[in-house]
This record gives sequence, structure tokens and C-alpha cells, in this order.
Amino acid sequence: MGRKSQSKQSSKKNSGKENNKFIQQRRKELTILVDKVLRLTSIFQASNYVLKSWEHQLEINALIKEITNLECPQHKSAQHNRQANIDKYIKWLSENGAQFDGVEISEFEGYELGLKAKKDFKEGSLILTIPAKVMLTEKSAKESELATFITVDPLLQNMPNITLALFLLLEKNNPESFWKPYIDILPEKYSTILYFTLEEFAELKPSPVFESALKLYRSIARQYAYFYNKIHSLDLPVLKKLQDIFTFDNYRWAVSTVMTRQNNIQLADTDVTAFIPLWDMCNHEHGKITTDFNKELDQGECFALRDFKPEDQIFIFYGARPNADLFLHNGFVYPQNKHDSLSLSLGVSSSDPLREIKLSLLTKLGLAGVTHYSLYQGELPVSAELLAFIRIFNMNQEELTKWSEQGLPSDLVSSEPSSAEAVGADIDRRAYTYLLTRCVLLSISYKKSEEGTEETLHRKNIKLLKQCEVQILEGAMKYLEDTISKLPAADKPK
Ligand SMILES: C[S@@+](CC[C@H](N)C(=O)[O-])C[C@H]1O[C@@H](n2cnc3c(N)ncnc32)[C@H](O)[C@@H]1O
Repeated sequence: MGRKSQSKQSSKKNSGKENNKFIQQRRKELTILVDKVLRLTSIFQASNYVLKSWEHQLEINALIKEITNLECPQHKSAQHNRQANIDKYIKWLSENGAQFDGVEISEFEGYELGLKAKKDFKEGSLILTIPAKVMLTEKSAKESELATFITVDPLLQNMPNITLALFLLLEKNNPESFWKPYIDILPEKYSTILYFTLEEFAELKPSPVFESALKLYRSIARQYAYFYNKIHSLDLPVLKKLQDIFTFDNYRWAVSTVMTRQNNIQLADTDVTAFIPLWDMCNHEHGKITTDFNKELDQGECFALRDFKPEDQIFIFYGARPNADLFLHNGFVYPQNKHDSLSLSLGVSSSDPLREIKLSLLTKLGLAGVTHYSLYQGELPVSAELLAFIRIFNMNQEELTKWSEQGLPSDLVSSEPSSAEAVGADIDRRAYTYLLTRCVLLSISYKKSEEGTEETLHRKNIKLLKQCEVQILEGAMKYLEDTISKLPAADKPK
């Protein structure tokens, strides 16, 4: 061997050593950061936690930023063009028995991809059939090499959505994956809150979704830290495969894919979390559930929720879910949402001298542990539970004693005229006026809230969400004013 090639080899060896040293150093730094995330996200969430949650978020965000800086240079996935992968996807679906005659995948402004009708579909007619074999499910995960980890991990045993996210990551990294054509048409990133900047989180205020979003982010950061530790400490071949691909960025992608696309299907009498290809290309509109799993034919079936004409976008109904839920878990807001509601945080203060008796009445009605009540969009904004709470909250000692003497004071949880009569206009006037004041103050706080100027998809969604919440408040204020004005004149003082 010549001197030149010897020195080449030794310099290669040296650079290999350097590289190893660098990787080890990076691992060490990551382990320290991940431990900090785990500790921060495990802090007991006391009742005054809300006050601290923002400070907490700042700390967690700073750590995650350091983590992604260390992780990402090596593992940034190459940009991919979804459109370019559609043909292969369609071929794979056809070859595996999916039926979708008269339907094509197309881009729609404001929706990314969706399904387009190429022929007439009458309401109730069959649009798609998707055989179980192309579905990527928690069952597929349990039958894969991931099973060795699932059986020893308590979190995975109880959380099929996380199992599915880890399985998706493994399959994404497997060039031979049966689901490769499916995985290749998935979005590269999402508009879920896992992709929000700190400024965007802050702009959510005063929406109650602000707290839920921080909570969700903390929970995913905690999961990431938990699995990072497991993946780098347990001696399982499948975890070795995950070591290089399990980054925060990849985990939030996998979790967001699950959040925005998962479905539940009944396989052999058990509920299974699944990705259903093509079906999950349908965007949401108001309607009814028209998708089902046909056990006999072992396939998912999707029927038209209304008439669709050629060139129309084909929508499905994602279920009766408020915008807060769609925003948090699906990364969009549906302004015409007939199932929208606003969550109000209400409780009896620890300094209230009538706290005990109020709590005991709430307990009788099964409302003792309830900390949030819904205000609905539409004609009847006050739920029965909210009405019961505001009635009890506004009672005096004498009224509380009287209502406590009844076995089950069910009239309190009803807005029927006979119940309203039993409760009396005095209590209801105080109750409705209290709620009206709450709504007025809340709606003022929305007007004062700050908004960013840059119009990103995240900001568009935040703005829409807050507009929908203000609409619910305005509807409720109108309803409450009307209701108060129709109450019988005040009872004469005794
Ligand atoms: C099951 S996927 C539907 C296909 C998706 N558009 C795509 O490009 O892959 C659900 C996602 O589609 C988008 N989406 C669905 N319905 C929507 C709607 N009514 N308005 C805006 N975006 C919607 C949201 O990003 C949501 O997370």
C-alpha cells in the first residue's frame, strides 16, 4: 500500500472518529435538553397553574428550539411535491381494489388537496370503497416489529393514536413500505398548533383555546421527551431503527398527521384507529355522517352527503364538533359551524361564604367537578348545565337552603317553563344578568386583543376562531337580554 493511500485511510479514520465524537457530543447535549423538557412538562398542574402556563411555554419553547437546532440539520426531510406523487398513488389504490370511479384528487384554494367529482353523484349514492388492506391501522402497527415495543410500553398500550404516529414514522423511513404511495402524498407540514410560533400562541388570547393549545403543546413535548428516552435506552431492534428519525420535527409531523386524518373503524368488534387512504382526502362541510365500514365486504364506504355535480368538490362531514376542536386537532376553522360552542371557565370561589352549600347542590346535580360550561351558537345558547350553575351561583343563603332540602333539584337543570316557574323569576333574573355581564366583559376583552399583521394560514385561522367566538357571545348577549326582558316583574319584597 502506497504512503498516499495510507495517509488517506488514516485521515478517513480520523474524520470518522471526529464524526463519532461530534455525534456523541450532540447526543449528550440532546439528552440534557430532553430531560429538562420532561421535568418541565411533568410539573403538577395546580389550580393557579393558568397564571404560570405562559412562562412555562416560553421555557419549553426555548428548549424545543435548541433541540430542533441540534436535530434538524441532519434530518430535515427533502421538500416533496404532493401533486407529482398523485399518479403513483392512484395506481396503487386501483391495484389494491379501491373503487373511486368519477372522482379525482385536485387542488382547491384554502383546502390544499381534496376530491373532485367528475360525474353526477346523487345524495346517498356510493362514492368510494376502500378495502381494509390499504388502511394503515393500529392493528398493522401491532402486527409489525413495533409490537416488541408496544407490549412493554404502558403509554402505547393505552394510546392507539400514539402507536399509529410511531408506526407511521417507521413506515415513512422504509423505502419498501407497502404504504409508501400513501405516505408520499401526505402534507409536508400542518396548520395544527404544534407548528405555531410563540407570537401566534399569544394571539389566541383571550380565547379559551389559548390554554387548551398550550396544554396540547406541553403534552406532545412531553411525549416526545418520554419516547426519546425510551428509544435511546431500551435495547430493542425496532428502537434502533427509530433512533435517527425520532426528532421533534418528525414527531410533531406524525402526531399532526394522526390528529388531522385518523378515523375509527370497527374491525372484528373492536374500535381501531386507522388512516383510510383517499377517504382522508375529503375536506369537511356541514352535513351528516355518510361514511361507514362494511364488515362483510371488509371495506370502508363513503356515500354522498348531498348531490355533487361534475367539478364540485366532494365533502364529508367530520362530525358535530365545535370550532375549538377543529382548530386544535385539525388546524382549520369552519365559520358556518352549526355545532359551535364557546367554553366558559366558571367555578365557586374559595372565598365565597356560601361555597360549601353551593358545592353540595352542584354535587347533587353531578356538576361538582365541572370547571367549564358551554355557550352554544344558535337559538338556545345556554346549556342546561350552565343554567343550573348560574342559578346556584347566584342564590342567597335562604334559597340555597330551600333547594338543598329537595332530593334531586332537577328543576334547576331545565329551562322548561314549568321549571322556570319553580325556580322563580328572582333567581333567574340574577342568574341571567350575571351571565350577561360575564359575556359583555368577555366580548370587550376580545376587542382589546392584539392581532399580528402578517396574514399567514395560522393567523387567518386564529382570527376566524376568535370571530366565531365573538359571534357566539353576541348571540348569547342578545338571547340573555331578551330572556331577562320577558321575565315576570320582580317579586314583591317580603
Ligand atoms: C383529512 S384531511 C383532508 C385532505 C387535506 N385537505 C389534504 O390536503 O390532505 C383534513 C385537513 O384538510 C383541511 N380541511 C378539511 N376541511 C376543511 C375546511 N372545511 N376548511 C379548511 N380546511 C379544511 C384541514 O387542513 C384538515 O386538517
